[in-house]
Amino acid sequence: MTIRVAVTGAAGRMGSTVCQAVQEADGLELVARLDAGDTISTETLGGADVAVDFTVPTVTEANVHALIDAGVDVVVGTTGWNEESYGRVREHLARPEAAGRSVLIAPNFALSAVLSMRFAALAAPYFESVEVIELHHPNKVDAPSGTAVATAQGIAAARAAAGVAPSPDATESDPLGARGGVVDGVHVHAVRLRGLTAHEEVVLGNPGEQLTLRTDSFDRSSFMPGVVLAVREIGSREGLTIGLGPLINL
Ligand SMILES: NC(=O)C1=CN([C@@H]2O[C@H](COP(=O)(O)OP(=O)(O)OC[C@H]3O[C@@H](n4cnc5c(N)ncnc54)[C@H](OP(=O)(O)O)[C@@H]3O)[C@@H](O)[C@H]2O)C=CC1
Ligand SMILES: O=C(O)C1=N[C@H](C(=O)O)C[C@H](O)C1
Repeated sequence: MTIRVAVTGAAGRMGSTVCQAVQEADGLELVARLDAGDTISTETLGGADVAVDFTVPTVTEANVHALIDAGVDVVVGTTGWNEESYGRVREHLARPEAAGRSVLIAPNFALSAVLSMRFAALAAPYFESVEVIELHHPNKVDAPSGTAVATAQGIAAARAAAGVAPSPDATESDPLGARGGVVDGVHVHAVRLRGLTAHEEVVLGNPGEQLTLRTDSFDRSSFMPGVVLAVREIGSREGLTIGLGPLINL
């Protein structure tokens, strides 16, 4: 059976790459391309079964609610989500009129990044110190990256579960914020550099040793197998799924 796909943010860097990937994928048909200024409705979605959203953090939640109301399952790669906005989607999906609808929201669809997040959570309790450094193209509008936030949250949860102390840090003065942002007690640093696409390092330190986990998306094609998998699988899932991990047994 063919899965009909609409893309919101279709003119963007990711959206246009997703449109091409959908057109090239067996069993998927691209039926609608929506971008800024377009209304989301059953008519504009062109009979889609699934919508894929790669827009901007300020609009993605409103898009998801409108897409659920329009009767499609939704795969979201846009960043900017948090526990409160996840909760509002769960509440929407629990309403009778949304019965059967599913949403998957993933901060990163690249296999290397999904594995790196998992490896970081596994390693985090074994090291005294851990910090996250994300590096992206300078056109990115949000910092830190959604992937870095999710990585830090996973690290923090693993360390809390294992009863590990906070990373040692004697810093007393940091007027410029040089120690970066802090997500659940984990320091996160953001680099914006022409020539980069999407990269992340997790550095973990013990006396006399360091483990570095690095993931590099050199090209947006790296995200496409994960997006296509999510489009194929979303119809058989219920409610809200967060991350690609559950689809690949991670
Ligand atoms: N999960 C993952 O694996 C990945 C996630 N991302 C995330 O995806 C998002 C998009 O990134 P990227 O493609 O680089 O960004 P772009 O800015 O290139 O694309 C965003 C597109 O969305 C459009 N847009 C803005 N508002 C709306 C709206 N209300 N409805 C529909 N379209 C709208 C923009 O139009 P206009 O420019 O006219 O405003 C633009 O065409 C970001 O949050 C990024 O972090 C990126 C890569 C991988
Ligand atoms: O904006 C990007 O490019 C990316 N955004 C996502 C994020 O913020 O984590 C995923 C990937 O890092 C590329």
